[in-house]
Amino acid sequence: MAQQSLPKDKIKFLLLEGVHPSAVETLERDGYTNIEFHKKALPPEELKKAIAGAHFVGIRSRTQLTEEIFEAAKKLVAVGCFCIGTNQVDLNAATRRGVAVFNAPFSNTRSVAELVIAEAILLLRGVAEKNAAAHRGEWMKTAVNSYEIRGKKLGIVGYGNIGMQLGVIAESMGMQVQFYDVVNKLPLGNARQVPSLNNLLGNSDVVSLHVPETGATQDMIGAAELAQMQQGAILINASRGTVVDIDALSEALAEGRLGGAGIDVFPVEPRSNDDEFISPLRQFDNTFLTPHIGGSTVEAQENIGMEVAEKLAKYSDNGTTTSSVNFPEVALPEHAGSHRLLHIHRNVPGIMSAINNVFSETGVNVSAQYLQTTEEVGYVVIDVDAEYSDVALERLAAIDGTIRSRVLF
Ligand SMILES: NC(=O)c1ccc[n+]([C@@H]2O[C@H](COP(=O)([O-])OP(=O)(O)OC[C@H]3O[C@@H](n4cnc5c(N)ncnc54)[C@H](O)[C@@H]3O)[C@@H](O)[C@H]2O)c1
Ligand SMILES: O=C(O)[C@H](O)COP(=O)(O)O
Repeated sequence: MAQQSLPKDKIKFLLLEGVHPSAVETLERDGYTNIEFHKKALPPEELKKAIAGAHFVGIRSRTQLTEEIFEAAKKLVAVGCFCIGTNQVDLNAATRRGVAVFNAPFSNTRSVAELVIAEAILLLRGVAEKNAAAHRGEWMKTAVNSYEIRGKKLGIVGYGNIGMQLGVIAESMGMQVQFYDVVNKLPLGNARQVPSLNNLLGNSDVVSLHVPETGATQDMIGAAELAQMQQGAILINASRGTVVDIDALSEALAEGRLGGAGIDVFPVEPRSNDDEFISPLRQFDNTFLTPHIGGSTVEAQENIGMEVAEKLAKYSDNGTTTSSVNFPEVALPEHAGSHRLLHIHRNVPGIMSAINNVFSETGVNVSAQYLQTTEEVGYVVIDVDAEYSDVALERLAAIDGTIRSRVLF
C-alpha cells in the first residue's frame, strides 16, 4: 500500500478514553486539527466505524485493539497508548500491517509508586477496616495489628520502572527492600534481588506486584503462592488484573491469613464509571479496592498526553519511531528540501537489494538513507530529490514483501 503525504488537516486523529487535553493541545500546536475526541472507550462495533477513517488512534488501557479492529482500520498508521501497558493491543496484528505502536513508559510510574506506598502504610496500620467501621458508626481504637512500615520488609515482584521507584521511596521511609524479577537487575540503594518468587513471598511483610500482563504472569499469585505468604502480610496489586487469582485471594482474606490487600486492577473491570463494579473482594473491610487509578493523577495524565502526542506527531511529520514498542527504532533529522520515502517491509532476504535497485535503475538521487530492523520488520527511510519521489514510491510499493510505504513532503 503506497500513501501520498496528506495535508495536516486531512490527517485524522481518533482520541479515546478521555486522554488529557494536553494531547489535543500538542497535536494542534503541531498543525493537526482533524481530531475526534471521545471521553470514553467505544464498544467494538462503534470503534470499528470510528477507526475506519483514522490515521492515528490514541487509547488508554481499556480499549482492546484486536485483529478484527485492525482489519477495520485500513488507513491506520500508528497507535498511541496513553499509558504504560500495551497488552490491550494485538501487537502482532499491528506489526503485520505496518502500524507503529507507541506508549508512555515512564510518565505515570511515580503516581503508581506513591499509591502503593500510601496503601502499604494504611494497610499495615489497619486503617482500611477502621475507616470502614467508623463509617458504620463503630469506634475501633486499638493498637492491635497496627504497625509502622519502618523496618518492615517490602517484596517487589517485577523490578522495572515502577518497582525500582517504589523500592527507592520505600527505603527512604525505612523499609527493607527485596525484589524478584526474571531478569538480573542492578539493585538501587540497599535493595536485594532474591532468587525465587517463593523466597520473596515467604519473607515479606508487604508484597507488591509490578509485572506486565503476559502468559507467564497470568494467575502468578494463586492459592499456592498466597499460602507461601507470611501470616498477616499485605498484598498489593497495581499491575494487571490477570496477575492475581481473585477467588484464591478472597479465600485467603476470608480465612484471615492476610492482613489486608490493596487491589487497583481486576480480571474484569467495569467498561465505564456508569457500570457496577462486581468483585468478591467487596465484602472485606481490610482491602483498598481502587478503580484502576494507579496512573490517574493530573501530573501523570498531563505528561502522558504530551509525550504520546509528540511521538505520534513526530512519526507523522518525519518518520521517527524512537521508543516504539513494536517497530524498528529510527531517530531521524528534518528533511527540508527533499522528500522522504518510508518503506516498511517484512524482514526477508533480498528486500534491501530490491530497494537499492529502484534507485540505481531509475537514477533517482538518494541524499540520505536510514535502515533499522527487528526480527519481523524492516524500516527503511530514504530522502530523495522532490521531483522524483512519485516514481520511486510507486516502484518501492511494488517490491515483494512490502507492508506499507508512504512519502512525506
Ligand atoms: N495500575 C495502573 O494504573 C498502572 C499504571 C502503570 C503501569 N501499570 C502496570 O504495571 C506494569 C509494570 O510497569 P513498569 O513500568 O514497571 O514495567 P517495566 O516493563 O518497566 O517492568 C516490568 C518488570 O517485570 C519483570 N517481569 C516480567 N515478567 C516477569 C515475571 N514473569 N516474573 C517476574 N518479573 C517479571 C520485567 O523483567 C521488568 O523488570 C505495566 O506492565 C502495567 O501493566 C499499571
Ligand atoms: O498501563 C498503564 O499505564 C495503566 O494501567 C494506566 O492505564 P489507564 O491510562 O487506562 O489508567
